[in-house]
Amino acid sequence: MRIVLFGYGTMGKMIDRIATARNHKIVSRIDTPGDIPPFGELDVAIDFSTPDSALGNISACLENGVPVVSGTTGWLDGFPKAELLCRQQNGAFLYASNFSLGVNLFFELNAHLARMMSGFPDYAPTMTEIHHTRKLDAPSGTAITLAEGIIENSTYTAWDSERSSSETIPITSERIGDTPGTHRIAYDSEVDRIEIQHTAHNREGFALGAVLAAEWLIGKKGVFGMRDVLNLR
Ligand SMILES: NC(=O)c1ccc[n+]([C@@H]2O[C@H](COP(=O)([O-])OP(=O)(O)OC[C@H]3O[C@@H](n4cnc5c(N)ncnc54)[C@H](O)[C@@H]3O)[C@@H](O)[C@H]2O)c1
Ligand SMILES: O=C(O)C1=N[C@H](C(=O)O)CCC1
Repeated sequence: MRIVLFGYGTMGKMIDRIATARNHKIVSRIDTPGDIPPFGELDVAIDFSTPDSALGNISACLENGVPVVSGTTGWLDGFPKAELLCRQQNGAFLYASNFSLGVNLFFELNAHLARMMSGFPDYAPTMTEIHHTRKLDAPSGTAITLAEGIIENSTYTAWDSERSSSETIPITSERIGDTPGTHRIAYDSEVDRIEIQHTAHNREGFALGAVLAAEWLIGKKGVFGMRDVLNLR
């Protein structure tokens, strides 16, 4: 595949290495606002940029008929616009808050646990996410997806940085050193705690997942997520 990378920071560089090892060609590396890749020479775009720039990058790809994979977090207010543009352009767009296989399996476990716990109101969920100190957004995109998974499968209706009501899931964000990404969900009662945790040992799983998603997206039309790639439906 001929790939453009939007964002050439920690993730962009790792994706470059993994995509090249899988015999793909990185045609263009965009790391500055306003730079425009040679859209006509591309098969797919991969965006790991910043919360402020993701929607613009994704829109430019869709307007130029280039399928686009995005892993950028912290821009989800703009997601409906990207979704609408993709459908209007009959394009292809794939977003995931987390591309690692382990986290996507963890999403399924979280939904199953939420369903099970919904019958036991003595237990209340809390979430903790830990990332590196360079991270621009909080809570993490992964934590938001996990909270949505609980909301879909319980009587909880919202998430927040604190327990603002009995129907709210509190998310605590910690920023420590170079932590690649840790997510913990705990259900506490008066007498005990049940908890599940995913710990990324490094960022390789995120980068490989994004390349696999880009390979999968070629030839498709519509708006997709990692559940489609991994056939988890
Ligand atoms: N979905 C996942 O699996 C996953 C995994 C890791 C990181 N992320 C997310 O990916 C994003 C990037 O993470 P990172 O650690 O590589 O960050 P980073 O800060 O190392 O890299 C971001 C890069 O984007 C560049 N940039 C700024 N404006 C731009 C623009 N308009 N167009 C293109 N590039 C621009 C910056 O110069 C920077 O080099 C973050 O939102 C992060 O949360 C997602
Ligand atoms: O390093 C980051 O930044 C990460 N961002 C994603 C998120 O916000 O969930 C995925 C994990 C790493």
